[in-house]
Amino acid sequence: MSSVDEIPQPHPTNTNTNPSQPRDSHSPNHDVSSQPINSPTPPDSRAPISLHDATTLPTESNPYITPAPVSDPAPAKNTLDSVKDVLGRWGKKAAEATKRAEDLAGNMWQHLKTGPSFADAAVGRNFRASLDTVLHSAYIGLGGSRVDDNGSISKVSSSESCNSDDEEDECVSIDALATAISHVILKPQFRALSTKFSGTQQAMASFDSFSYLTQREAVEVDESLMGPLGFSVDQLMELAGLSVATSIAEVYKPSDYSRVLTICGPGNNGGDGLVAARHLHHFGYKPLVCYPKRTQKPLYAGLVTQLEALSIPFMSVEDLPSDLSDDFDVVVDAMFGFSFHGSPRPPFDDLVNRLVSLHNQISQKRSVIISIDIPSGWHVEEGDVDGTGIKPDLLVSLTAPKLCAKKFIGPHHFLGGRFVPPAIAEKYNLILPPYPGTSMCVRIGKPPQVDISAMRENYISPEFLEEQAEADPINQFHKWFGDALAVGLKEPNAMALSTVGKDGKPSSRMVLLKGVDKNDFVWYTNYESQKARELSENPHASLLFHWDGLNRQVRVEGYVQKVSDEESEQYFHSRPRGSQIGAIVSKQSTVVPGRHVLHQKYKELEQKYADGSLIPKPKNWGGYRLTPHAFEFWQGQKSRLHDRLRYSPCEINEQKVWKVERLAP
Ligand SMILES: NC(=O)C1=CN([C@@H]2O[C@H](COP(=O)(O)OP(=O)(O)OC[C@H]3O[C@@H](n4cnc5c(N)ncnc54)[C@H](OP(=O)(O)O)[C@@H]3O)[C@@H](O)[C@H]2O)[C@@H](O)CC1
Ligand SMILES: [K+]
Repeated sequence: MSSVDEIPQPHPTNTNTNPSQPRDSHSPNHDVSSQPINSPTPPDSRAPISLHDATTLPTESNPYITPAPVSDPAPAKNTLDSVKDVLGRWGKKAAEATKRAEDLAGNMWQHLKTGPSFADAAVGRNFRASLDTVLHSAYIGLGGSRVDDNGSISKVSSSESCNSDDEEDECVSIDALATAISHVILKPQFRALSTKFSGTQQAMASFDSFSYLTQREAVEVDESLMGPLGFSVDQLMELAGLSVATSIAEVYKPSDYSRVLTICGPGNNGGDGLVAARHLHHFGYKPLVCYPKRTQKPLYAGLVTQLEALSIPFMSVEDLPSDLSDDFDVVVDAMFGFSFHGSPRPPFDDLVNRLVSLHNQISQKRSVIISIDIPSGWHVEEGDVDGTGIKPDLLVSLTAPKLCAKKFIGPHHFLGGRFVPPAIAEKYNLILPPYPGTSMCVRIGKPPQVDISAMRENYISPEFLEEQAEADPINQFHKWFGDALAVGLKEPNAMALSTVGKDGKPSSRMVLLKGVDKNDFVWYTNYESQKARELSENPHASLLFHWDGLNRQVRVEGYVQKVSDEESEQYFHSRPRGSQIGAIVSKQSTVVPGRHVLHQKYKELEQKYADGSLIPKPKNWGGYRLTPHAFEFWQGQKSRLHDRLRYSPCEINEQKVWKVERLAP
C-alpha cells in the first residue's frame, strides 16, 4: 500500500462520481468509474451467484488481546514509588527516558481518546514498541535492573546487564519495566475511561489484563443492572443468550455442527441456554433441549413456549443417548452460572459426568462442549479445583469473566453481554475488550492455534461454463464486478498489481482500480514509486482481483502506459482534499524518519490550502492504464475442481477476437 489511493479506506462501494446517476447496485454500469464502459451486460444475463459466503461476519480473533494470567495488580502508588525510587537513584539518563516514556504515554493517550477504535489496536502495538525502545535506553542508563509486575526493582549482575548476547534476559527486564511504567502512567487514566472508548481498551489489552469478577461482585453487578440501572432480567437474559449463540456461530458453523443439545439448569444460566437454543435455531442449527428442573416462573414458561412454537424438541435426562457424541455435535452447558455452590445435585451430577466423559473419547468425533459463563460444577472463583471437571472447548463469559475463567485453558474464550454501562465498568474497575462492529460477542484470549496446512475451504459455487462466459472478457469482468457489488463485498475494486523491474524481481501491492476505460484498466499513483520505476523499466504488469465472498478471482495481464496529464489532473481534483494533500506529502517509497514527519508536512499544507484554493497536482502523480492481453476467470469449486476460463486474443478472418479455453485447476 503506497499511495493514498492504494490504501483501502472505508468509503461507499459506489465509486460513481456522477452525482446525477442514481445508485443501483445491480446495474452493470454501477461499477468502477464514471467512465463509459463498452457493451454493458444486461442485468438479467448475469450468472446466478452464491450468496452464502457473502456476509461473513468480521473475524473476532484479536491478536492484541492476550489473556495473560493476571497477578493482582500492584497498587499503583507503590509501583509508582518503586519506579520513581529506582529512576531517582540511577540518575538523569533514566529520568530522561522516563520523561520520554511519559510523553509517549501522553501522546498515546491523546490519540486513544480521539482515534478510531480499530486503528488504535495497531497504534497500541506501535506504542508498546516505542515504549520498549525508550525503556531500553532507561535500562542501559540504569546499568541493568529488573522490575517485576508489582513494580519492585532489583539490579541485575553486570554480566547480565546490557549484554547484546543476552537479548532474552534483557527483553524480559525491559518488558517488566514497560509493564510497571505502563501501569503507573496509563492505568489511572485508563481506568477512569468509560467503555465507550472501546478502542482504548483494545490497545491497552496488549499490556494489561482483563478484569475478573469474584462471585460476590458478579452478584452485585447483577443486582445493580437490575436495580438502579433499570434492566429487566428478561432483557439481560435475551442479550446473554444471543451472545452465546453468536459466539457458537463464530467457531462452530451450522454446516458442520448442526445438532446441538442444550442442557439447562434451574436458574438464569439455564434461562440463557433456553434463549441461546432459540437463536441457534434461527441461525440454522437443530437444537434439542434438556431441561430437567423447570421453574414455573412466567419468564421461563415463556421461553419454553417460544421453543415449542419452533418445534424444538425437549428430551428428559433418561432419554438422552448413553453417548452424547452419537447424536450431538455440540453440547451447551447451561446448568449453573455464578450462583453455583457446593457439588452438583441430581440429576445434574450425572449430566456433568457425561460431559466430563466426553473428553475420554479419542477414537471418534466427540461433541464439543460450550459452557455458558461458568463451566458447570467448577468453583466460581477457584475453577476446576481437582482437575476432574468439565473441560469446555468454548467458554462464553457473560458481562465480565468470573475468576474461575483464569483457569480456562480451552481453545476458545469469548465474552458476551454487550450491555455493561460505564457506571458498572467504573465501579468495578472493569477492563473489558471492545466488541467489534455490531457483534454481540468478542473473542478474548489468544486466537486459536491453527494448522496452516490444514486450512482449506471446500468451495461451493454455481457452475461457470464456457457457454455462460461472455465473448468479450471486459463484459465478463463487468458481470462479475457487478456480482461483487450486488453482494456487498468491500472494495471489489482493490487489486494486486504485480510489476517486474529490470532486475527481474517481481513485486506486488494492492491498489484501487479507478476505472475501466476503453477496455483499459486505470489506476493512479506516484510516478516515483517503486512500481512506477519498475513499470518504466518493464511495462508489462499483472492485476489480480480476489472476490473472496464469491469464491472468485480474476487475472488481467497486459501492457501499461501512463494516462494523459489531463486525465490525471481531472481525477486528482475529484479526490477528497485530504487525499490530494496526502499525495503531495508522500514521496512514495522513500524512507521517512517517522510518521510525525508526514503529519507535520500534512498540517503545513492543510493550513496553506485552508482557504479552499486549488491544490496543484504534483508533477510526479498520475495514472496508468493497462491494456489487457490475457484474462483468467477463476471460481472455486468442490474438491479443488475449480473453474478456470482463460481469454487470449486471436485473429479470425482478420478480426481480433478472444479465444476462451478452460484450464485444468
Ligand atoms: N449480569 C448478569 O449478572 C447476568 C447473568 N446472567 C446469567 O445468570 C447466571 C446467574 O444466574 P443465577 O443467579 O440464577 O444462578 P445460576 O448459577 O444459574 O444457578 C442457580 C440455581 O442453581 C441451583 N444450584 C446452585 N448450586 C447447585 C448445586 N450444587 N446443585 C444443584 N443446584 C444448584 C440454585 O438452587 P439453590 O441451591 O439456590 O437451591 C439455583 O436454582 C449467570 O451465570 C449468567 O449465566 C445472564 O442471564 C444475564 C446477565
Ligand atoms: K454453565
